Amino acid sequence: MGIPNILSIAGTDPTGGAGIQADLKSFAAHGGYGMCVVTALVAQNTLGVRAIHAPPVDFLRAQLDAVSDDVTIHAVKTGMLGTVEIIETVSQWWDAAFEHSPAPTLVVDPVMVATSGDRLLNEDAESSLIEFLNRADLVTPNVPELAILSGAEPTSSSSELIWQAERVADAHQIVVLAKGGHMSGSRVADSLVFPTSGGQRPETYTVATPRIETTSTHGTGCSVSAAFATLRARGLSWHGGLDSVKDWMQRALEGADQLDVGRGNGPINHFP
Ligand SMILES: Nc1ncnc2c1ncn2[C@@H]1O[C@H](COP(=O)(O)OP(=O)(O)OP(=O)(O)O)[C@@H](O)[C@H]1O
Ligand SMILES: Cc1ncc(CO)c(N)n1
Repeated sequence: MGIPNILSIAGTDPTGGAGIQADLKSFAAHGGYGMCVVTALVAQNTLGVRAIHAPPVDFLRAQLDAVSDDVTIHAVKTGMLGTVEIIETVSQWWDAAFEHSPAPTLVVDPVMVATSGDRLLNEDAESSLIEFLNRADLVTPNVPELAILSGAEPTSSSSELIWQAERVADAHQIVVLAKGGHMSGSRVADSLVFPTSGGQRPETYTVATPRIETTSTHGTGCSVSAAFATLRARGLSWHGGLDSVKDWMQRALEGADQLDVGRGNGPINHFP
């Protein structure tokens, strides 16, 4: 295969650091052809979210159909889904579009709260998002998101974090990337936790990198899940994917000081 077609279904960030804009840069940085369907227009910057405007769900469906009626999609990454109606629309599209053809790789970034603390998913949509996970290959929660998906409390213990990820992996038969950005310590560890199959669970794979002292962490989560979707579509293994993503993220965080974007949590440098 040549360059794979990767679709982001997510919200926008007009300052370019998170959401769809970050996804498109991350797809390009990892060798994918980026496409996007907008779930919500978000008036936000590096300081916070000001307003959210979601198109009618019929229009969301029209965007999704426009892509899948014409283009072979090799991987999908979902980000901000926002409401029950949006999640149901994406689910119905997915089931119809891939009823008679093999479904693409699906990476779900369970976006709930922005780095600034603003909510991006209605509380009443959490159970719909959990149901949506049954279609996914990979889910990429941070610490608070993993707690909600596993029905537990946010943890500061790495063994508890793995246990929560195991619960989610087994409940949906998917791979979980438990991200450690919100944990303390001099290193940041991300772990791939696999579902039990045939009574056995493949060994958890963890990559830890030195924690970088920076406030430029806006959109790191979006960018990691978009990177993973692209690398899987390009045929990398799970382990190879995590090695590659962590190495790139480290350089993207270090390279952020070449940028001068905003007065809050700035973006990473997608092309370090
Ligand atoms: N200070 C840091 N130094 C090195 N790597 C980091 C740092 N902070 C986050 N990361 C990496 O960035 C990625 C995102 O991790 P995190 O747990 O912060 O996700 P998130 O909360 O979803 O991100 P976002 O800030 O976009 O919401 C992970 O791969 C993590 O290892
Ligand atoms: C649209 C959007 N998606 C995700 C995040 C999380 O970083 C954000 N700030 N905005």
